[in-house]
Amino acid sequence: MSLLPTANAPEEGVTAHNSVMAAWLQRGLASGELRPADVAFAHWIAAQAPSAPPWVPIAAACLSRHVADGHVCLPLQTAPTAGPCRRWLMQQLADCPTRLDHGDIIGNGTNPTPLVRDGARLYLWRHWYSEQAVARALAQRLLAPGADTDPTAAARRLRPWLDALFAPNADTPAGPDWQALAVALATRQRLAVITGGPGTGKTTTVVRLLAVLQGLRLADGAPPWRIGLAAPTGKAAARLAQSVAGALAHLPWCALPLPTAQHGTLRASLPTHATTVHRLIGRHGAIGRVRHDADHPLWLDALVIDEASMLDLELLHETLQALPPDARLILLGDRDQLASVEAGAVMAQLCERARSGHYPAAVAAWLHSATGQALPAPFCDDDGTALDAAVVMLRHSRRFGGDSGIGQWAAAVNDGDAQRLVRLAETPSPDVRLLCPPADDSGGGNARLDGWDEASLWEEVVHAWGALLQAIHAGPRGDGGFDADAAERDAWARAVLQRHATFQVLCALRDGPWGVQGLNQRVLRALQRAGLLDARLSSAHAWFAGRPVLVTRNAPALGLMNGDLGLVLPYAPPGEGHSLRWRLAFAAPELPAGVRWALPAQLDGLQTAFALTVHKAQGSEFDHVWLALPALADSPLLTRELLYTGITRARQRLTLVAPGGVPALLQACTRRAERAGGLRAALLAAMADPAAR
Ligand SMILES: Nc1ncnc2c1ncn2[C@@H]1O[C@H](COP(=O)(O)OP(=O)(O)OP(=O)(O)O)[C@@H](O)[C@H]1O
Repeated sequence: MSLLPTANAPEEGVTAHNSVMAAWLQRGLASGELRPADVAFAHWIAAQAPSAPPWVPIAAACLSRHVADGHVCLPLQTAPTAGPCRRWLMQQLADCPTRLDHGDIIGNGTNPTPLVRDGARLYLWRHWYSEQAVARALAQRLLAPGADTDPTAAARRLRPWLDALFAPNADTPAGPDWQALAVALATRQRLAVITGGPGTGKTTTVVRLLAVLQGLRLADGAPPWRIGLAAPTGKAAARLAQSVAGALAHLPWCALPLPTAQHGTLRASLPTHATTVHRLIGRHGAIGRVRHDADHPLWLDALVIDEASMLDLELLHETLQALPPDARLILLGDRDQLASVEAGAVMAQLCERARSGHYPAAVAAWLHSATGQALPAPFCDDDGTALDAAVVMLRHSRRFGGDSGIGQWAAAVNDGDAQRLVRLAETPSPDVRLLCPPADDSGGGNARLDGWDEASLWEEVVHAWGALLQAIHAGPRGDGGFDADAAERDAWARAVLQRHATFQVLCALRDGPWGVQGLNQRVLRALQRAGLLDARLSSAHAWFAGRPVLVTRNAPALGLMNGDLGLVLPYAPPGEGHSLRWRLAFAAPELPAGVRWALPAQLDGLQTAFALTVHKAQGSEFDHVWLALPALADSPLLTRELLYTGITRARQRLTLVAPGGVPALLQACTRRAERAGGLRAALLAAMADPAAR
């Protein structure tokens, strides 16, 4: 079927427009710049406004493509890397973007139209609407009266809490204690954004912040706040609950300026349970109503969202609608990580100026009185905004010391510092191993390619899986049988799941020899060659003891979420002799047994997970990460953010597999995954609007 529209419009001009449009859409399709869905959208737009000039539907097609890549809008400026279709569009609009404004199709947001032009940005209506609504809701939180009503009194009350919680010790880094500054700043208004790399103390800081907020309420004789903890994925929520429990255990309770008799009340007022943002607001599935909205708000006074870099614009919009306007919102995350799967880059936009602070002098002076710390001049800026004063970047990683190879690799990738990366690649490090197989090694077997020994590539993978598979094959009683009682089976499953969670193969792509598909198959072969798996298994997708599986669809009835990792384990039903069945086991620290069991037939869309994409692993960490980059150095998916996110999934050891060598790595570091969006601009505009006050 031809994608070209039939030129049956009555006027000649319209026919000419149609053929120009069709030619450019065809060109966009042929060059791969556009997808069939983008072209179909352009035709739909053209059908709504038959007399519109061709750049209107072409702009719609380019926007549709942009949104599919995670952007919130299409910037109407020339982009050096744009394809021919977009370049032509930009030429048409160069002098005058208003040439796009066309009646009921492209409006300015006053009335609903399919597309909205806002200055030099073109939006789908729903994204423009969400962005504006998020900006207004955040602006109201930033401008609501807070500590600035009586800053001196607020600072005086805070000081003993901060002195107790952040008493200097041998571990305290030189320079400003950003954690203490973050707590102080977050008490000032109803929005706080705390960003920082792995192990910089985001969870520790937020737990201390909540302790201060609740402690001050207790001291006032006010009822404690209802506080919610959430994260964009189930995995991240489980990790948040775990980290919060750890941070609570380390609170210096005895030093707090609160009578000992009130410690129990304070402790009980601090949240320990975390959920997903979807579950919190009552969204099940992508379409349909949510349980909580402005008319049915959440019963919360404060909400903490961890891993906020994975939060997309529309989910944040729904969350802000469900959150009462006077409730606090505290966002935690690493602004340098990959953004959400859906459109938006909320954390990156809010934290754009985080590194250099930009705290106005009055805020710096207040911080001095509240924390006793003088902010160094480079972080002060009299033109700083209320948004700047709500954002803090934590800078000292307690997970990666100065000599940590993982920490150094992560920092060099994040800075895009090619020279430092080359130095690191040449310098052996106890916790980072760099393997550079030939770029054209597609995994033929035991081959030696250009002196490269395939077996050495899989050494660590085989070692990690060897220990795990042995524990699985030994069975619950260690005798190779699987007819144990429930308690023995649970204990065995817990132990093997714990071991499984320590090592993970990650990759950038789904397809290709270095993607999930290829690596799943290659790990299977490596384990078969090592005699650890049955040589007759032809596919990693077959059922076998120890098959790692990834849940790809939520199964709320089973308590399983998209992204959960489990293992296939053998099970001998009582009284059925030696006949074995398969059961799926998932770690569930929240259950007394610590494990959640499911039948294979209960779960749709399971995938084998010897390898996972970095996207899927975001929000999880592993002791040892084996991270494979694609051979195709110019794969546009391989970006600095992806590499940084992959590297920082490793807690103790990192194996970096760079087919083709260091140049591929360097190329990835120069490519940014920046997303177009106007949230920051919309927020600054909303703050300047007196109606927001
Ligand atoms: N001020 C502090 N004093 C002592 N130990 C700290 C401090 N802040 C953080 N830590 C320790 O550093 C480790 C990492 O802290 P935390 O889990 O809060 O960081 P995070 O940024 O939330 O980490 P992640 O990247 O895993 O999300 C923890 O073991 C924590 O106890």
